[in-house]
Amino acid sequence: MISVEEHSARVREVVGTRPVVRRALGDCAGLVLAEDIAAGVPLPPFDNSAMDGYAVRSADVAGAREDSPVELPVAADIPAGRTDVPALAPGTAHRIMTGAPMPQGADSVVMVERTDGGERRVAISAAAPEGTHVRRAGEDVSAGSVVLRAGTVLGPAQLGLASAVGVDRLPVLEPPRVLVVSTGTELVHPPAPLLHGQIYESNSVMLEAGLKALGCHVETVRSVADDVAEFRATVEPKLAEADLVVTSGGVSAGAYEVVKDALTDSGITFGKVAMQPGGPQGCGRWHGVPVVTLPGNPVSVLVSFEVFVRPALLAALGHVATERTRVRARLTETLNSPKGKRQFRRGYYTPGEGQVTGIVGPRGGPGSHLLASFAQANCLIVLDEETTEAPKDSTVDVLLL
Ligand SMILES: Nc1nc2c(c(=O)[nH]1)N[C@H]1C(S)=C(S)[C@@H](COP(=O)(O)OP(=O)(O)OC[C@H]3O[C@@H](n4cnc5c(N)ncnc54)[C@H](O)[C@@H]3O)O[C@H]1N2
Ligand code: MOO
Repeated sequence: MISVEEHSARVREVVGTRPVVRRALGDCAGLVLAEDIAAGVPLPPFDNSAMDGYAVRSADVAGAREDSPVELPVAADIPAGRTDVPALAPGTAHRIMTGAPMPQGADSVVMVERTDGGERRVAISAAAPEGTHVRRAGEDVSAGSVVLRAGTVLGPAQLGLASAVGVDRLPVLEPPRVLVVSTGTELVHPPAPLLHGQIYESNSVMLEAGLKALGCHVETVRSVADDVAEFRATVEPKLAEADLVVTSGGVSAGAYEVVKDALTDSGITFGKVAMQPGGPQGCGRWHGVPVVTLPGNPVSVLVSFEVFVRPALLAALGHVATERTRVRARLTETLNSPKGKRQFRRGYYTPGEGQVTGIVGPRGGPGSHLLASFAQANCLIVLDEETTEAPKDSTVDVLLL
């Protein structure tokens, strides 16, 4: 039996790291930036108005008051997007909109609410000291400065900034194409009717959802019968199009262990990991393609995905944070765990207020077929290899899902 850490390290090694590709911004959400990005233009690119109103010389409106407005001729109109902005002559105003370039000679903006809104002449009823409502070129970003560092996870703000400084493609770690293969002669897909002895397939649906949430491209073989020749004939032709294969089922100790039987002499190592659920595991390379074989019980498959596949893929994709957030919480009831195995129990975590630790209670028993209770859980409770009983009110480790 190998430890959770040993198998994690093997899976990470097999999954490896992803190459760098340049991608359009629209395809970069959630990916990790591979190189520093410098601004091609300053932000803002030019001095511009922060308000709809009138661009003026501050000296011309210094004496403007509510009860004694200053009246100026309106010499030009500057909507946002105007590129041929005329200079402002002393003693005049230009009507200007938010985001429009400041005319040469103007040094402040009076918002329209402090005026009568005139189009030919405008009565201004408030002073606007130099710089009022003017957004300066470069005050956000200076040209040439690094705006995004390699290693940044690209979310909406980061992608918006890249576009704002004139970038249309970014170097990112490329998401892998993952082939998901569920095995089991008993598997049927809704809405087909079930015969006694058959079950509806769920593992590929879970794996596909988990993988897509990481940005992976997923192709799914929703079920292959427990037949080695059929497994090989179905999966082998698809290997050329896959950067990773994740299988479910067929890896334990029975007579029809299709994945184990098909891949044992093909570069995949099978063994038991000291954890519950998720004991039977395997990984390796098949025709050079990384393969991770997960056990078939639905809870085992999802816990194994959380513990091994997800962190390995996050690392491959350049993420520094590969683990779920780990917190400590007080147990609401006593839990038992097998000696020598790390147990992952589905739980529901409720955060504490202020300095008070949160509380956590199990959802369902430890059985790896109890999927309904997983669907009610928001965390995994981790009981280490030494723990056989975690008493009510003791503090335990919790991974927030
Ligand atoms: N003699 C032993 N038997 C078993 C052992 C063992 O050590 N010795 N380990 C048990 C543990 S622990 C697990 S976990 C399972 C793993 O078995 P397999 O990976 O070979 O999985 P299967 O036998 O194919 O399936 C197990 C279970 O899960 C259901 N299943 C499988 N695939 C799906 C799917 N895609 N969607 C929904 N449900 C699925 C399947 O019908 C079985 O009920 O082995 C134990 N046995
Ligand atoms: O390891 Mo199995 O995954 O306990 O049910």
